[in-house]
Parts: sequence; structure tokens; C-alpha cells
Amino acid sequence: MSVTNQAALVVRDALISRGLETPVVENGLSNSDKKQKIEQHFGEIMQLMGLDLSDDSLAETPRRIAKMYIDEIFSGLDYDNFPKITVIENKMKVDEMVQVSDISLTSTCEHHFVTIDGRATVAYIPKTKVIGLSKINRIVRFFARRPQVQERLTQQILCALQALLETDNVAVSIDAVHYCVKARGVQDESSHTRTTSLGGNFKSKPETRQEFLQGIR
Ligand SMILES: Nc1nc2c(ncn2[C@@H]2O[C@H](COP(=O)(O)OP(=O)(O)OP(=O)(O)O)[C@@H](O)[C@H]2O)c(=O)[nH]1
Ligand SMILES: [Zn+2]
Repeated sequence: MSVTNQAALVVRDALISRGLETPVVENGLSNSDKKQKIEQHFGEIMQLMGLDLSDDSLAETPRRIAKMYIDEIFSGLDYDNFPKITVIENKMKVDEMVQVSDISLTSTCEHHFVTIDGRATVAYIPKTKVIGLSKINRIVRFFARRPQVQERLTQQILCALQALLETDNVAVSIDAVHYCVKARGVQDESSHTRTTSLGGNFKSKPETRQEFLQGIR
């Protein structure tokens, strides 16, 4: 894989070295090859279900799904889509928590390929680097756009920010509804799941942990 974005390389190496990378196997296919094959295979799945692909409403569905998988909901599998990251020197000497709350998050459960709908809260205590605020939302979105389990998603965001900000002092919490729990299977209408990943002082100092957790609604 030829990734030109330096931040993407730093993040990918950090994830691999901590065993947090999504299980992937490089298959040598270009994105347009992938879309063409997914379209073909999804068309076959629909035909096996007995659907009439000559119907004008269904005819384009295999193509729509292929495009949606590669360009949208699974685009985070491709590090070429990793956001451009702006990190600046911490000349202001910020040494208190920066916390971004209620980041919208839509992901896809890797067991059933249905929606995970939630919100993330991310905090860090700057050391030498400060990151552009919107880049935190973009990093959350990048990792959400993969087939996921919520625990891994939470840890990937933590690990990426630790690597980019060169500090362990990062915290991530996600609260989400899994449609594989709500709309099928056990069909629980109301349950939601919180996962939290804490690094550095967020893990070791009770008052820092408390300050972070208090900021989560
Ligand atoms: N830990 C974890 N589990 C998840 C996540 N998303 C879905 N799951 C669970 O993955 C499990 C897969 O279990 P299986 O028994 O193999 O699948 P299933 O027969 O469809 O299970 P049911 O959902 O209970 O009908 C289910 O318990 C899901 O609720 C997640 O983000 N984290
Ligand atoms: Zn699921």
C-alpha cells in the first residue's frame, strides 16, 4: 500500500505495533476493481434471494452498495482516506484537558454489517503538540468507517491520537446503539453500550479520570 499522508503512516504503525489494527489482508485490487466485484457478487446475493434485478428500483442496488462500501461506510479501510492532520507546537503551554464531546459517530458492526449509531467523547492533555479540533472528529469518523466492534473502535481512536500528539494522556468514550441488538437478534429497543479507553493520567490519576467521565453526558 502506498500511503503518502505522513500522519496516516504514523497511525498505521502505532496500531500495528499495539495489535490494534483491523484484521485486513492486502489483495492487490484497486478501488475500482473492488467496486466492480462487489457489484457483481451483491447482484448474485439479491438474485439468490429471489429478487428481480430487472425491476427499475432494484436494478442499480448492487452498484449503489459497491459504491457505498468502498467510498463511504468502509472508506476507513483505506489509509489514503486518512484525514489531513494539522498539529501545532504547544507554544501556549496548555496543560489542562481539552475535551470534545458529543461527536456524532455512525459505524458498522463487523458481525452483521448493520449500523452502530452513537456519540464519542475525546479528551487529551497537551504535551508538546496541539491538534486542530475538527481533526479529532475526522479521526473518529475515519475509524468508524470500517467494519467494527465498539471496543476496537474506541482503542483505535485512542492509539491514533496518542501517536499523533506524542502523549499517553488521551481518553476516548463511545456510547452507541447497535442495530444488530435493536433491529434483529435479541431485539432490545433501549439498551446502549458504553466503551471507554483511558491512557496515561486518565488511567492512573483518579481526579483526571473523574474530570473526563464527568464531562460525558
Ligand atoms: N463485544 C462486542 N460484541 C458485539 C459488537 N457488535 C455486535 N456484537 C455481538 O457479537 C455477537 C455475535 O454473536 P453470535 O452468536 O455469533 O451471532 P448471532 O447468532 O447473530 O447472535 P445474536 O445477536 O445474539 O442473535 C452478538 O452477541 C452481538 O451482540 C461489539 O461492538 N462489541
Ligand atoms: Zn452486530
